[in-house]
Amino acid sequence: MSGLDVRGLRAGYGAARVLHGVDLAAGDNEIVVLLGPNGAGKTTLLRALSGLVGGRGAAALDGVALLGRAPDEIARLGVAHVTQEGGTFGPLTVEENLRVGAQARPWPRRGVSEDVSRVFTYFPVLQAHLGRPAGTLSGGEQRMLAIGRALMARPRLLLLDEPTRGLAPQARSRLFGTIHAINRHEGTIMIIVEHNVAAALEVAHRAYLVESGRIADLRARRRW
Ligand SMILES: Nc1ncnc2c1ncn2[C@@H]1O[C@H](COP(=O)(O)OP(=O)(O)OP(=O)(O)O)[C@@H](O)[C@H]1O
Repeated sequence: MSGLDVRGLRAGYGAARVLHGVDLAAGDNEIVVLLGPNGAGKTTLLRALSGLVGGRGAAALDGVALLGRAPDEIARLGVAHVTQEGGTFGPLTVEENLRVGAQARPWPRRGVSEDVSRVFTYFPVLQAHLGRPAGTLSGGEQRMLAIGRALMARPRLLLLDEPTRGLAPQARSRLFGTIHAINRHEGTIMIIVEHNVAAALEVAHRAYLVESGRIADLRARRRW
């Protein structure tokens, strides 16, 4: 099957079980939004998909199993994860951060400069700050850089954990507009954790509600 297919995913931290059998699907080029209260397990779900926490059950991207692999191996299978912390390298410049992002793909040396330019078409403000250390950018700019860096890996699946957290409404809708454009032009499947329901549903092809480690397909619910 092409796309992401998750069945009966269980994950947690040590003895603490957080996800209790999650089923989720993301078709080709789809944006999937995860909604739900604090502590529901949304971040843990993304972590399980990128290998940052161990998971049981099944998760496959384009038919290739993800669970049980190390994070770097999952990255090379085309999964990029932008965590809430972002993960940009503060002392490195904007351009250096982007070039580091290319290391996560199988042929890092090909087309790197073209890809840097491509990231700048989505986030022009980054081009304006090309030579600046990432640590001197604003919070919103660092968020854009983190997404840009993830794009450098040419991911098939991009996991975005609260990309608009802390942004003013205007900046939030601009970033969602850019995320939508990336999805349209790159064909990247996206799973986005978001607390602003209205903003999320504007870009989502599918939406799930995560509650206490269980999941409900909101689109299916609406049909009922
Ligand atoms: N590293 C960890 N060690 C132990 N427990 C953790 C760890 N990270 C998260 N948890 C717990 O797992 C549960 C789910 O957390 P998670 O961060 O996945 O929720 P979330 O839905 O993303 O919440 P939020 O919307 O607040 O970010 C919570 O009870 C949390 O305290």
